Amino acid sequence: MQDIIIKTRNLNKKYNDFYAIKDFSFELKHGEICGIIGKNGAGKSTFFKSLSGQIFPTSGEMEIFNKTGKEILEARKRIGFMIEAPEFFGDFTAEQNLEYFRRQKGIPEKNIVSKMLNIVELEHRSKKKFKEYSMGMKQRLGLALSLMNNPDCLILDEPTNGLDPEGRNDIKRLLLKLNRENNVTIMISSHILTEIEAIGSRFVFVKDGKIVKDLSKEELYSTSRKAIKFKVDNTAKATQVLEREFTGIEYKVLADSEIIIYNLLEKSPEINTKLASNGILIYNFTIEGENLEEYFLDLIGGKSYE
Ligand SMILES: Nc1ncnc2c1ncn2[C@@H]1O[C@H](COP(=O)(O)OP(=O)(O)OP(=O)(O)O)[C@@H](O)[C@H]1O
Repeated sequence: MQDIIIKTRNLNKKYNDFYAIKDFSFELKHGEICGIIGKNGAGKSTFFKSLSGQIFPTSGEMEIFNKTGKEILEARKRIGFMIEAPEFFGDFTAEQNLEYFRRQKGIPEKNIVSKMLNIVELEHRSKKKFKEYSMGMKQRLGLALSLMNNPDCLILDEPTNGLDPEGRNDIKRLLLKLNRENNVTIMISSHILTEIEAIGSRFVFVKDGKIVKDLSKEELYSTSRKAIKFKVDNTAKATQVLEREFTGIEYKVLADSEIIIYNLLEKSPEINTKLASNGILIYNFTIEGENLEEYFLDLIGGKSYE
């Protein structure tokens, strides 16, 4: 059986009559990289802050490493949290900042600072002042701080926010390395879905404070909707043929003369033949699953096809 790192049952956080999270029942299993996906205000940070102890849930149950009640305080130390941008000192170097937090956290091992800077690949920039750091370097230093306790689990709220593609890739690579080589379980929230798709093993979709879907990567790919996609030489003519020949067809014309058909998958050979027999040139006729971004937009953007 897989170890459960975090377990919540009907967790609620209410502000007056408003539920920031409602009936959150969730399990984080050892070894996972779990993506928490939701729009602004969906409740991701509220959930993370409830786990970190920054806020108190209104009701519900919570277990961390199988501990409840007061024992949670100790169990929490096995988790590295990065929830809001850490308050580093601008005039301190990376090394001085981490040294400050090492003392504050009472970590006796002095070389932990250089070890952490190494992991997040800031060792060559460790003498530079924090205020002179790029956004990506600041995020990496934040990650170094959350790793200082040698945690078994990392909980990161939008760690790639505001980063350029290179910075996002750096964080992604680091997280994968920590997960694979150091066995660190990771829970991460982000708006950048395609990134979670690349590294996540499980996806939890949150809408208006509720978990609306919780599924593994395999389940995601097998349940997400399939569609027919191809490119034509003449979209106007192609759509005329499609509408005339296939009643009830659901399609969209994409950029670059591509057409995507969301239903009638079983008729794909006929569609292909009909278009060709009407003199339309077809390129790259494929059947493909939606990626996570499309799935997410359908799920929380109002459309539903379950
Ligand atoms: N202290 C508070 N008082 C009242 N409402 C709050 C408070 N904190 C959060 N909320 C509300 O709870 C809801 C969930 O907020 P939360 O910060 O968890 O969302 P989020 O999914 O993390 O969004 P974002 O991606 O923007 O951080 C929002 O509607 C927010 O306005």
